[in-house]
Amino acid sequence: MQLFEKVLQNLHSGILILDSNLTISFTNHWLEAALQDKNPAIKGYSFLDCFPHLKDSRLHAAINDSLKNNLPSFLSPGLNRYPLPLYQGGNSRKPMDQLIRVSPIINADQTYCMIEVSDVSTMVQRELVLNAMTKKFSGLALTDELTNVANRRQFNIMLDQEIHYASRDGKPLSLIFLDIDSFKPYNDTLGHQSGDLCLIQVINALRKRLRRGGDQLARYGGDEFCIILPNTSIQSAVDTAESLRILIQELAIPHPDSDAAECVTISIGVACWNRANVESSSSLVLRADSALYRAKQAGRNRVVGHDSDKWIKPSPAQE
Ligand SMILES: Nc1nc2c(ncn2[C@@H]2O[C@H](COP(=O)(O)OP(=O)(O)OP(=O)(O)O)[C@@H](O)[C@H]2O)c(=O)[nH]1
Repeated sequence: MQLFEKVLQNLHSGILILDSNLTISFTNHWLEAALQDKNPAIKGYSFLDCFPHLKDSRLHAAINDSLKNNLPSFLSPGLNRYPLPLYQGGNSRKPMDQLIRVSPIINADQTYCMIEVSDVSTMVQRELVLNAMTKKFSGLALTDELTNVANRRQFNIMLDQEIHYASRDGKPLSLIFLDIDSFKPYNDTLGHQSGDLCLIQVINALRKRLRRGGDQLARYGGDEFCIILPNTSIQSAVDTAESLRILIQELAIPHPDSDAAECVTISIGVACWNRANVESSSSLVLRADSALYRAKQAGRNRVVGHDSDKWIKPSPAQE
């Protein structure tokens, strides 16, 4: 018995033994050190008087299960991070993440309950850091580095999701494709860095204007961007596109070598998801892109919409 007690005393985990009245009959050195303030006053006292916050807790239920039904249990740190008021090594006031095992001990006709506590703070911290990194990297994998909007991969995911919602809710869904006019000559004349700044300026302006929560802006590639407009009919999307076209023109970013104007302008193609045909996302993208191509062919710095084999122009008030 003495040897058993010696072993428990010197373990690198905490041991606390309760009798059937929930009186603390044993604590080892490790636990006493980790208790800091409470040490050494708990031995011989009621567990619930020492730790009143644990009444009716998961740990309390596990202790009752152990004493009354001889059932062992584990309390994982995921659900119960700091059940006992224990602190990490030395005089640190950092609470300790705990993995707790509760086991019944039957000695002659007496039942005891042994609570074994392991310090898993390092493991939990490492997991938190890994989770944060995973979140960060998955965010990076879905975001365009230059403009900070969703990239094409994220756009594909978002579009499929929005088509699903539009189909479920019976609401229209429109898609805008836009492209900076004569951007190659802009880069060639003013340099690639100025081109980058121009892209950022255009995207920031669009982002500010799109105030509806559900609208989603993404970079499709190069100087081509797209906007998903949930719950928006084709005409309303074409009119929104026209207001965006005017907005970019009014930024008045000088463009010394554009075919369309003396400043930076955009051409825009718009298409609305065809519910009747249960249109695929790739077909919707193709139609928005064809509308954009038509806007370029018609002279740039303009909006063209496509719906059920019809080409759509902005409403007269918008033009
Ligand atoms: N600065 C900069 N340029 C880019 C970036 N991505 C693509 N480009 C350039 O954007 C230009 C896109 O040109 P295009 O869209 O093919 O043609 P365009 O001159 O804009 O002509 P239109 O679209 O017909 O008006 C290319 O010269 C690309 O090199 C980028 O991240 N930064």
